[in-house]
This record gives sequence, structure tokens and C-alpha cells, in this order.
Amino acid sequence: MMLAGAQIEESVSYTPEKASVSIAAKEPQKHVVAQGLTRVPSTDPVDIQFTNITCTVRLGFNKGSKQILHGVNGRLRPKQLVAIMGPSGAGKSTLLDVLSGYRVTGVGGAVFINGRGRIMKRFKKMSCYIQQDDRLQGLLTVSENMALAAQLKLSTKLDKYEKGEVIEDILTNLGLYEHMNTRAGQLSGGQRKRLSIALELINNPLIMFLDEPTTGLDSSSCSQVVQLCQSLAHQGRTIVCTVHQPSASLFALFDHVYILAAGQCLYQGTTKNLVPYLDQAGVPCPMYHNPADYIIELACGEYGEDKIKLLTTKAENGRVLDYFDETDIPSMEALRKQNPLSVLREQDTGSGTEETPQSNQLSVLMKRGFLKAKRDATMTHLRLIVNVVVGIMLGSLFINAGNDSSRVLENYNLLFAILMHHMMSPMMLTILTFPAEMSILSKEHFNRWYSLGSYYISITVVDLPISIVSCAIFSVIVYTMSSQPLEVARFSMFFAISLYTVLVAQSFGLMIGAAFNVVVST
Ligand SMILES: Nc1ncnc2c1ncn2[C@@H]1O[C@H](COP(=O)(O)OP(=O)(O)OP(=O)(O)O)[C@@H](O)[C@H]1O
Repeated sequence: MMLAGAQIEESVSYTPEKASVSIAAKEPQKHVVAQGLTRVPSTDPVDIQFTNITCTVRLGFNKGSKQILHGVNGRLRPKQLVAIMGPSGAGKSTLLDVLSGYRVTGVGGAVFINGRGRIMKRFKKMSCYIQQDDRLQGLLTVSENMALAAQLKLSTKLDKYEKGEVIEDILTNLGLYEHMNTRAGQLSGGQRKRLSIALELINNPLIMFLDEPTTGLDSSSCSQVVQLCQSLAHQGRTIVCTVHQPSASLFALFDHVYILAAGQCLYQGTTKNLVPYLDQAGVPCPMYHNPADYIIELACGEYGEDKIKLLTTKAENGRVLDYFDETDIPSMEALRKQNPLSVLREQDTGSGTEETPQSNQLSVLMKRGFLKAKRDATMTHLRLIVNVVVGIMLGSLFINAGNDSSRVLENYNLLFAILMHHMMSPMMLTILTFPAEMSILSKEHFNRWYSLGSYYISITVVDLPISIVSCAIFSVIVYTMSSQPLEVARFSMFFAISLYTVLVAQSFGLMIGAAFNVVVST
């Protein structure tokens, strides 16, 4: 099998004009370059407006519900890096989930894209969501991750050189070029975050949502990531991220801030206008105090709950746009005129939600599955060992039972034990391993990399050879040790039923693993 990473390497070093990039990459990298990708967004920037957003979650059977967002409003202007800030539990991630379309149940209110009501299929084509935890394929190198993502996210009409150029451009700009051959699981926190962004940049989204991109990073990595987001935003993208409590220097890198407290908006506007806003509201920021710290203290209620009420009323829960830099913010009508429906018709072309056809998704996912299985053979070895050991145990317990007519009941017991083994061992392994994959699956599927059908078929196919081999070994051991009649037809039937049982058990395992997020401690 041709490795995806090898393809990239080949394409990266192919044309002579790439030499300059390779030289630059060999120089020691001080900080993320992020001067701007060569590929700027091809369509006009996007304006997002949201009105009266509510979000209610059910707390469980007979426990009622809880409202997280209380009718918040806001405007996210294009070419801006917007930070959603607020104390822990204020509803930042929930608001981001709602705006990105990740959360739809229990959500009220409306989201408008360029003055028109959001149509989810169209919106998902222009946006991406990068969750707080970096959901990466740790066993694959940076270039393999990028190559596989490019094969899934870029049109199949592009050849490997064109895809390689896209990847090279992104990796160079994000300061990951020299780590191309490092496995994602071995990257530092900042590099992993940049790789998460790099993967989503492949199809050049106009809108990017990032949940806490700075959490867990040191101050230098934090500013690298935020500077990167800033330069991407200034190229014509709308970038929204949640942040906890940025330092004064980090805070200054954001163009706009949206402050939340207990699901309500305290302020939205430019970072520079925050201090004048607080002055006007009668809660001036003390001298030499980081305004970001001060507003979070206010939002936490450290200066009294009345201050939260005061600021929410002054910001009209996000309706006030007076603290934006632009004097002339276009109305919804003006935005609709700027973006006529005829332009949207062009954007809407393309049938499926995913970028590439199902056959391509399937082949790329299978390639990835086999590569992962080859890199980490623990599960494969474990399954083989379990089948050999249990086979010998059952064979010894029921030795020669097939030959002796007085031991008919024992044969029933043996069959029952075999069925239990074929049900329980693959099911338990799947239940324990699938939840770790599930988070990656939900991210990639949400960001339109592939359909759930392609994913399911690919994992079943990747798993099939090992299921067949382990089932065959087990069947041979048990069948011969228990002295069952040595007839091809009988053995084939026994083996086929065993294999079907294993496949059904695996499907049950996937279902249970997806429904109950079983966490395995390491
Ligand atoms: N599915 C849910 N069921 C019950 N409560 C929930 C659910 N989702 C969120 N919440 C609650 O809603 C509130 C807001 O959660 P959210 O994750 O949006 O906060 P946050 O501002 O992002 O916090 P943090 O900065 O700590 O991540 C929290 O009190 C949280 O416990």
C-alpha cells in the first residue's frame, strides 16, 4: 500500500520552485509564521447575526431542565477575530456549539448569514468547528494526517501535486513543515492545536469556530495560536473562538470580544472600546488592571450581582452595536443585496454534503484504517491470543466430547460457551475501544469529511481479515480438540455461524460504545 505521507513527500519535493520552501523549512523556526496562506477565501466574507438565542438542556428523567443561554443576540463581523469570553459555566462553549450548528436540540432563536436565515447544508460547507480537545489520529504523522484529510476534503479532480501544494502552503504557514514526519500523538500541545487548525484549513473555510484554542498552552504557544487565527481572519475569514481569561497582551490580539455571564451578554464590541464602555456603564476598570481580568471578575459577580444586571441591560443582551469600530454596519437588507441569490446558486452546486464521492471516502478511510492497524498491532495480537487461549481452554474442558454419545449435553454446553465467547470478546473490545475513536468520528463527520455509512463500512472491512483469522484459529482448535466429525460441510457451517456471531457482536459493541461513552483509564 502506498502511504499517504509518502505521496505528500513526493509531491512536496517535486517542482523546482518548491526549493525555496524547503530551504525556509530547514531554518530554525522561532514562531509560527502565519503571514497568510496563499489561498485566500474565494468568496466574499461572511457576516453572522444571531438573535434571541436560547438553549435549554434536559437534566434527566424527572429532573427537569436547565436554561443555559437566555435570549442572547450578537453580530460577528467578517475579517475579524472574535473572542467569546466569560467565567467558567457562563455558556461560551454552548453558544459556540449553537452558532456552529453542532448543537441543535433545545435551541431557540435565529442565526442569519449575510442577512438571510441560515441554511444548515450551505452553512456547513463554508464553516468548520475545532473542538477544545485535539481530536487527531495520534498514530499517523503530520503529513499522513494532512494527506488523508486532503484526499477526503478536496475535490477528486485535483491531482496529488495540487493537493500537495495546498498542504505544503498550510504546513509552512503554520510552522509545522519541519514536523511533517512526527506522529500527531508526539506533537506538543501548541503543535497539536495548529495541526487541528491545519486539517480544517485544507478546504479553505470562510468561517472557523474554535473552542478554547489556548487552553493548556504556555503563553508563547497561546500567542502563536491567536496570532495565527488573527492573520487567517484578516485574510477574509470570520473566526470565532472561546477563551477563558487571556493575558493583557493576548487580549489585545483579538479584534472583537463578546462577554457572557450566566448565559447573558455583558458586552460586545472591539477590545479597545471595552474600557470606555465600562467607564460609561459606571464600573470603570481600575488603573493598571487587565481589562480582560476585570470584566471576568465583574461577570463572576465579584463586584455584586447588580453589576451583571447593569451591564446586561446596557448591552441589551447583545443588541447594542455601538462599540464596533465600523460606523456604518450594513443592515440585513443591504447584506442581502450585496449577496444576491444568484451567487448562492453557484455555491449550492454539488449534491452531497461531503466533498468527495462515497467510493473515495471508503478507499481513503480503509487506507487509514489499515495504516493504523499496522502501526498499533496491540488489539490484533490481543484478539489472536484471546482466541487461542479460550480455544485451548474450551477444547480441554470438552475434550473428545464429540465422539462420545453419552456426552450429548456436554456438546450443548460447548456450543453455548462458544457462542458466549464469540459474542462477549469482540463486543467488549469494541465497547472499550470505540469511544476513543468516537470523538474523532464526530468531529470529522460534523466537518463533512465523510458520511457515517462510509465510516461504518470501512471499519468493518478493515476489521474483517482479523475477525476471519481469529475465528478460524479458534474454530480449528475447539473443533479438533473436542473431536467433532471431520467433515468439510459441518466445519464450514460451524465456522460461518461463528463468524456471523462475531460480526453481529461487533455491531452491538459499536452501538453500545456510541451510546455509552465508556472511559478506560490508562
Ligand atoms: N448537556 C448538559 N446537561 C446539563 N448541563 C449542561 C449541559 N451542557 C452544559 N451544561 C451546563 O451549562 C453551563 C454552561 O456550560 P458551557 O460548557 O457552555 O460553559 P463554558 O462557559 O464553556 O464553561 P468552561 O469555560 O468551563 O468550559 C454549565 O453550567 C454546564 O454545566
